[in-house]
Amino acid sequence: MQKILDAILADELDAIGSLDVPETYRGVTVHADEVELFQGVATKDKDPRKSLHLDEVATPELGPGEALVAVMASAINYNTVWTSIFEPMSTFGFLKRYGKSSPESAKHDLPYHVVGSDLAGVVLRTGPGVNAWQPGDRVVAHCLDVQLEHPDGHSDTMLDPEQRIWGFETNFGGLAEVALVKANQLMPMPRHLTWEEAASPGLVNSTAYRQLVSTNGANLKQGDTVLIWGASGGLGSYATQFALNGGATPICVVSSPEKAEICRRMGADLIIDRSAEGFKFWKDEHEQDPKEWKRLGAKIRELTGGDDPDIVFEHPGRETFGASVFVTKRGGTIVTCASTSGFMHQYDNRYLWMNLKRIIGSHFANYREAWEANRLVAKGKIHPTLSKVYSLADTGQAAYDVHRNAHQGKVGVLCLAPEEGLGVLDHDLRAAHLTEINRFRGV
Ligand SMILES: C/C=C/C(=O)SCCNC(=O)CCNC(=O)[C@H](O)C(C)(C)COP(=O)(O)OP(=O)(O)OC[C@H]1O[C@@H](n2cnc3c(N)ncnc32)[C@H](O)[C@@H]1OP(=O)(O)O
Ligand SMILES: NC(=O)C1=CN([C@@H]2O[C@H](COP(=O)(O)OP(=O)(O)OC[C@H]3O[C@@H](n4cnc5c(N)ncnc54)[C@H](OP(=O)(O)O)[C@@H]3O)[C@@H](O)[C@H]2O)C=CC1
Repeated sequence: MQKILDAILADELDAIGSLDVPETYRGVTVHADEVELFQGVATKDKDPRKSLHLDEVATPELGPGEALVAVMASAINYNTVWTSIFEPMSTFGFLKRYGKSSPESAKHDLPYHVVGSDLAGVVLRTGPGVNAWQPGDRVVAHCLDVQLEHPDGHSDTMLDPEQRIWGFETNFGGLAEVALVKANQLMPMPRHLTWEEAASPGLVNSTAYRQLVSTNGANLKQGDTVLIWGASGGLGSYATQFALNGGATPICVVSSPEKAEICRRMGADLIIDRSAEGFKFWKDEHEQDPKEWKRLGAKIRELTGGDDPDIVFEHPGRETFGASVFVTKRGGTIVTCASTSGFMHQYDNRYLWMNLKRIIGSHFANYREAWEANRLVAKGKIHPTLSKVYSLADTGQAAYDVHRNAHQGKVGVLCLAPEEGLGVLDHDLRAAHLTEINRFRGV
C-alpha cells in the first residue's frame, strides 16, 4: 500500500498499473453479529462510534466491468449513519440479496460490510471489458451500482430493478483505503480540488441535481421560488447552490444563526431559522397543527413579498411533510428523497388535489445526471461544502456528528491521504474560487 501511496503522492501515476495490489486493506465496517447492538435504544441515542469499526479486510476479486480504486479521501453520508444504527433495517439483508443475484456478486455477502458511498482516488486496476478508464486515472465515483441487464433501466438507470447504492446496498464502499466500484461509476476528479474536497460533493450533489434540476425531478426554472429544508446540510447546501445558479430564489430553512450565516455566504437572502421561530408542526405523536403550517406559509410570504414556493425540496419527512404540502404554491411540486425524521408521512390531501400540487419521489441520480453534477463542480460553478475532516480511524465520530446534526455541509474523511490539502492540479482555477471552496470551513 505504501508504494501505491508514494506513487500517488509523487504524481507518478503511470507506475500504478505495475504495482502490486495489496491482499488486504483498512476499511470502516459494521459487523453482522452486532445488528442487535442498539436493541431498545432510542434512535437519537444510537451511537455510530460503537458500531463502526476499522478493520483489515481482504481485497475483493475484480470482476468484469469493475474497477479497484486506491481511495485518498471519502465523506460521510447519512446512509452510513443509517447503516451504523441498523435503521430502518440492517444493510446485511441488502448484501445477502445482492449476493444471491449472480455468481459475480456473491462476494458482497460477507459477515462485515465496508461502508461509504463517496470517494476521490486513483484507479488501481480495471476488470475485463473496461476500456474508458485505466490504472493511474484520478477519479471520483458516484454511488449508483447498476449493470443494466434489464430493459427497465435503459431510459433512466435509476429505474433498473437491480439498481443499488454502492457502499450501502453493496459491499466494498469508499470509507476505506481501497474500494470496488462498477467502472460506470467513475468520473474525472475536478482538477482544482484537494482529495478531501473532491470526495465530498458526489452523493449529495448528484442527488440534489436530479431532485431539483433534472426533468426527472422538479425541473427548476429561472424565477422559481424554492423552499429548501436543511439548506446548510449535505443535500441542502447543493440545492441552495443549484437554485441560485439557476436563477431561482431559495428560501433556506436552517436551525441556528451559524447555519443562517452559511446560507448568506452562499448568496441566499431569504432565510428561516426554524429553531428561532419555534415551529412545531405536530401537536403530539398523532396529530398535526395546521395553524403551524399556516404560520410557516405566512413567514414565507412575508419573506418573498407574497410568493408561495413553486418547489419544496423535502427530505426531513414526517416532521415537515404536512407543512411542505400545505405551503407549496398552487400547481407546485413537492420533491422528496428521504424521511430522516420518520417515513410514515401525514398530510392533508385536500390541499394537494384541490390546488393541483404534485409530489415527486426522487432517489440518487443516473450516470448522466451524476456526470452533469460533477461537471459543474469541475468547472467551478458548484463548490464543495466541506466543513471538517476526520481520519479514517475517527469515522465513527464523524458519523456521530452527522447523526447528531452537529455538522455543517459535508464532513470529510482522509483515507490514504496523509494530510489535507493534497491533490490539486489546477491552481489557477482553485485561486479563482478559493473563497467559495472554503466557505463552510470553520463555521
Ligand atoms: C444515495 C443515498 C440514499 C439514501 O441515503 S436513502 C436513505 C436510506 N435508505 C433507506 O432508508 C431505505 C432502506 N430500504 C428499505 O427500507 C427497503 O429496502 C424498502 C422499504 C425500500 C423496500 O423493502 P424490501 O423489503 O426490500 O422490499 P419490498 O418491496 O417491501 O419487498 C418485499 C416483498 O413484497 C413484494 N412486493 C413488492 N411490491 C409488490 C407489489 N406491488 N405487489 C405485491 N407484492 C409486492 C416483493 O415481491 C417481496 O416479496 P417476497 O418477500 O416474497 O420476495
Ligand atoms: N434518496 C437519496 O438518494 C438520498 C437520500 N438522502 C437522505 O436525505 C436525508 C438528508 O441527508 P443530508 O442532507 O445528507 O443530511 P444532513 O444531516 O447533512 O442534512 C440534513 C439537514 O436537514 C435538517 N433537518 C434534519 N432533521 C430535520 C427535521 N426534523 N426538521 C427539519 N429539518 C431537519 C437539518 O438542518 P437544520 O437543523 O439546519 O434545519 C440537517 O442539517 C437523509 O435521511 C439521507 O439518508 C441523502 C442523499 C441521497
